[in-house]
This record gives sequence, structure tokens and C-alpha cells, in this order.
Amino acid sequence: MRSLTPPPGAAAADRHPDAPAPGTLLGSHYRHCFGCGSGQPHGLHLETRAGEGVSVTAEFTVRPVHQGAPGLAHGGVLTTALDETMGSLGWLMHVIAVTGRLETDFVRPVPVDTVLHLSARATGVHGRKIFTSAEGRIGGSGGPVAVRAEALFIQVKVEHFTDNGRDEEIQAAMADPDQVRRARAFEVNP
Ligand SMILES: CCCCCCCCCCCCCCCC(=O)SCCNC(=O)CCNC(=O)[C@H](O)C(C)(C)COP(=O)(O)OP(=O)(O)OC[C@H]1O[C@@H](n2cnc3c(N)ncnc32)[C@H](O)[C@@H]1OP(=O)(O)O
Repeated sequence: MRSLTPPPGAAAADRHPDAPAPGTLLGSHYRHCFGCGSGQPHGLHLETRAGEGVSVTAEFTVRPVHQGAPGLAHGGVLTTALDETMGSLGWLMHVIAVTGRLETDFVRPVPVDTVLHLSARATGVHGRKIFTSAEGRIGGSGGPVAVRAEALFIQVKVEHFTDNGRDEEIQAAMADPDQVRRARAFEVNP
């Protein structure tokens, strides 16, 4: 089992000088993203804000379409919310990274209509590997932890998407009139 803890010699994650200021809403990186896109009726519609350093906060309202057991959020959906929140840290570093490994602890059940208050931070960088952690609290941002996760993201080049994604969506994303979304997709990659 590969560790999700930064190894000895890992560097601190660097906030890019052009990263959005703390408190800024990050918006969606892709309209059809299940985590943050407005074009997904049953998606999570996560709203993420930049924090200090390489950290973010986000809110996710659990809706009836997100159920697993009656009246409770599906665990996989909660993991998706954590994944998406940690995934958005890349924008503060101006790198594109994808999830390589993710581990979730489910601490408390999360009822439908709950607002899950998420926070995530980068805990270290080693080569192309970005180590992250996140938690989701219920009953307010200071409420009890319901879920937490650690994940390893791996920096990739834009070809990761253009070589592997279905062509019609790739072409549409390249033609996206939203300049910020296009920049997040195509211009931040080293
Ligand atoms: C049109 C364009 C639109 C673009 C728009 C972009 C917008 C920005 C997208 C953001 C999206 C956010 C959304 C949420 C985040 C997702 O959900 S991302 C989707 C889920 N993830 C994936 O699909 C990834 C699938 N996996 C892969 O493609 C490949 O396995 C990876 C992850 C790129 C790694 O492959 P690789 O580049 O060949 O890496 P490799 O050289 O083998 O390994 C590099 C290092 O990572 C380690 N490693 C690799 N995999 C693992 C693993 N699974 N576990 C532990 N360690 C690992 C290796 O051991 C190695 O470590 P070192 O030897 O350097 O110490």
C-alpha cells in the first residue's frame, strides 16, 4: 500500500503568485464536471473558495439525488466532494493534476439537506506528486467532522486529457468562451 503522507525531503506546496486571493470563489473548471459544473443537473455543484497558502474551502448541499441509504448521502458521493475539493488546490499552484490515490474515513452519517462544509490543503510536494488532505464538517464550518480524506494527486500535461478524452468534449472545451476556464484547462500546464 503506497503512503499518502509526504515522504522525507518533500517540499511545502507553493502558492502561485497569480493565484486568486483568499476568499475568491474559484468557479468551475469545466461546465460538465460532476463535482463543480453547472451543466450537470445531478452533480454536486460544489462552490469552492481560495484560502490562505495552498488551501480551499467549499460547500456541498446533499440533495435527494445523492442518497445511498434512505435519507442519507451515498459514501461515494461524499468521496467525490472531497476529491473535487482537493483537486481544486491545483489551481492555486497553477498546475494540472489528477487523483492517483484517495482514502476516505466516513466518521458520521450525513443526512439529505445537510450542508457539508469542506476544507482542503496541500501537505507537501515531491516531484510530480502533490499530497493533500481534506475534511467535511456538518452543522457549520466549526461543526463535527463527518468525513475526511487524504489523497495523492499527480501532475500531468494537457495531453493527459487531449490524448485520452473523447474528441467531441475536448473540442468543445477548447472552444469554451470562458477565458478563465480555458486557462485552467490549457494554459497553466508547465
Ligand atoms: C481538454 C482539456 C481539459 C483539461 C481540464 C483540466 C482541468 C483540471 C482537471 C482537474 C480534475 C479535477 C477532478 C477531481 C480529480 C479527479 O477526479 S481526476 C480523475 C481521476 N484520476 C484519473 O483518471 C487518473 C488516472 N491515472 C493516470 O492517468 C495515471 O495513472 C497517472 C495518475 C497520471 C500516473 O501515471 P504516470 O504519469 O505514468 O505516473 P508515474 O510516472 O507512473 O508515477 C509518478 C509518481 O506517482 C506515483 N504514483 C502514480 N500512481 C500512483 C497511485 N495510484 N498511488 C500512489 N502513487 C502513485 C508513482 O509511484 C511515481 O512516484 P515516484 O516514483 O515519482 O516517487
